[in-house]
Amino acid sequence: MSELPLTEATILETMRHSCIFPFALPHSTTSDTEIGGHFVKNKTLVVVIFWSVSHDPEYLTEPDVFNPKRILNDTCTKAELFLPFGVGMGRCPGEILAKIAFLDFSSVDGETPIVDSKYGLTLKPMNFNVLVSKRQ
Ligand code: HEM
Repeated sequence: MSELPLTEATILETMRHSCIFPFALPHSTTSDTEIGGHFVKNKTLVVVIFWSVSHDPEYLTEPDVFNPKRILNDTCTKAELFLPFGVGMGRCPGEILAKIAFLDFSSVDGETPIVDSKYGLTLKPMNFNVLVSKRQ
């Protein structure tokens, strides 16, 4: 077994590469508002496309390349492009629980995890082996 301890930051970066939910649950505005300089009427359906936000070539160099150090190297400014748990009042209430999950994941010697996904309502990982152990 090769040692590949996944810190919270690398777990988050892995999700940035292949977010589980490519888009948020549908939300609605509760008043006339402005988003990114665009006027949005009250009671408008709003859906954030996480995949697009986290793969924007305008802000990220080689957005499709798996680079676990991307966020770590850049004083977290790119973390704003990374919204696996959603954003605002409707964001995931399980975020803290998910981040403190009591499991460690390690790669298997000689195997490279496949970081592509099958597309659907959620992004499903391709089949590959991974070692899971209880966190010490
Ligand atoms: C890696 C783990 C997880 C990821 C990536 C994740 C991601 C998300 C995302 C993207 C949403 C939609 C947010 C939005 O529409 O803006 C969501 C909603 C939600 N998540 Fe999670 N989640 C995770 C784990 C969990 C866990 C562990 C729980 C509960 C223990 C949980 C409970 C919920 C609930 C109840 C909602 C619906 C919230 C609402 O609509 O008010 N999630 N999650």
